[in-house]
Amino acid sequence: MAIDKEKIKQAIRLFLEGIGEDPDREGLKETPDRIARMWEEFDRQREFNFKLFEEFGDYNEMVIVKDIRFYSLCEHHLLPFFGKVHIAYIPDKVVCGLSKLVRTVKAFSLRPQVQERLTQQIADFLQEQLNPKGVAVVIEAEHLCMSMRGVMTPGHITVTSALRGIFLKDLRTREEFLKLIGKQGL
Ligand SMILES: Nc1nc2c(ncn2[C@@H]2O[C@H](COP(=O)(O)OP(=O)(O)OP(=O)(O)O)[C@@H](O)[C@H]2O)c(=O)[nH]1
Ligand SMILES: [Zn+2]
Repeated sequence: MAIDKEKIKQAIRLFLEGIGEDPDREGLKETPDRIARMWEEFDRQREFNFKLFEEFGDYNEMVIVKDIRFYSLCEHHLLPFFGKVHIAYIPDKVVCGLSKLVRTVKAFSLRPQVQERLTQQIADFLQEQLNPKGVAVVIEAEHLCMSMRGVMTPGHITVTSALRGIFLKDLRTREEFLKLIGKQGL
């Protein structure tokens, strides 16, 4: 996805006019450029190299990174939805650096999204990169499009999950994951 800063700037200027603002007033005159730079920054944050380590090949227990804070934008209103991602996988001969799990979250969240797709994309990407025995992803989020407008339900939490491999097939593995992230009985 290439970022076209000029298009973003034109669109934001037009948008500001559309909501009855003067895009040339002091506080707003740099806003189109700021927003274009912000998307350029999102674009940079999405890029990374997924590196594998084989030297921990004998570790075949569950790896969990929980409470990964994330921010995304709902594709319907372009308002933020944000919360926590919990990721687990059971390696099969290779592991990745823990930060790569967080970078995976950023890679898929910094774009117009829906929570379900974000959850699945993280799980599928990790399954593909690590080829592990299984992957589990749970996301808990508040959607500002439901909090500050529309149904106006601040504080709600939407929970989504994507299970792959052994997490799907084996109830005990799934329960261990839920217990370790503190979501047993979910
Ligand atoms: N499934 C899903 N829905 C989402 C997500 N983010 C926002 N939505 C919903 O997307 C829907 C868009 O519905 P529309 O009826 O087209 O839009 P709207 O008229 O602005 O909807 P209201 O929010 O009910 O006023 C809303 O129900 C939102 O709550 C998401 O991540 N997943
Ligand atoms: Zn929305």
